[in-house]
Amino acid sequence: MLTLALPTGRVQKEALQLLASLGLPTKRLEKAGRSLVIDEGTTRYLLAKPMDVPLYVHYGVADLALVGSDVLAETSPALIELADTGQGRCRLVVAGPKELGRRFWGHESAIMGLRVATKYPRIADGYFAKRGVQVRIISLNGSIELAPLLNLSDCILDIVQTGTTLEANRLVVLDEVAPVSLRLVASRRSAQLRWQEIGPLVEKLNPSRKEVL
Ligand SMILES: Nc1ncnc2c1ncn2[C@@H]1O[C@H](COP(=O)(O)OP(=O)(O)OP(=O)(O)O)[C@@H](O)[C@H]1O
Ligand SMILES: O=P(O)(O)OC[C@H]1O[C@H](OP(=O)(O)OP(=O)(O)O)[C@H](O)[C@@H]1O
Repeated sequence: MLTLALPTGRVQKEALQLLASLGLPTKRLEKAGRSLVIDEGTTRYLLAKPMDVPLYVHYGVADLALVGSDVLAETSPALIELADTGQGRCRLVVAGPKELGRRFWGHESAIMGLRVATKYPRIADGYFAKRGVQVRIISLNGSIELAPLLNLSDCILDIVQTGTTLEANRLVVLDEVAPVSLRLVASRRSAQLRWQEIGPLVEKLNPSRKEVL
């Protein structure tokens, strides 16, 4: 049985459509309800929180996973990225009040100690370290846009898709950090042991990749 870990939440539907387009069974998955393990004959799906998805592959309970590149960048698991599915597209950005723009792009010393609210502390730390700036990271689990509104932070590092949330909270994009999309990943062990089953899926997503690295 091939086991795939999938993220719950907003990309679940796109992930399901993608699996169906790859020819994998999704009949029971479509009606999963509150079930977290769904068996579809030779395929088993595990439904997990997006940030936890890489863990299931890392610990060997799942052979494969669909996971956002934002999550991979934040959690840095030792997994093989087999394909960019092109789904779940959004962007990681630094955003803040428009007035911060001049200071943000001014001399580095002007943003030393900046307070950055985010669900992605490692990515935020890396982004500012690259600019040679030490900042104060405020780790939140959601509704990140609240932080600058309440003066809990100066800016945020978060995901933007349509821009509606930023606009509704009077924030603007200050810098692009990275584009995000849903990736197909596997552990090295699974990719080697189960390549007969995994290979055809990878070829469908990425016809130029025929062998496991
Ligand atoms: N507009 C978007 N906003 C947030 N995440 C998006 C968006 N578009 C695609 N994604 C992908 O979906 C994943 C997050 O999904 P979701 O927002 O449901 O997770 P979550 O907020 O961690 O979970 P929960 O809502 O259950 O707390 C991201 O890791 C990203 O890869
Ligand atoms: O650009 P938009 O299309 O408005 O989407 C971006 C918003 O979506 C995400 O939040 P989500 O809905 O996942 O809720 P959260 O704040 O609980 O993470 C993200 O953190 C932004 O707040």
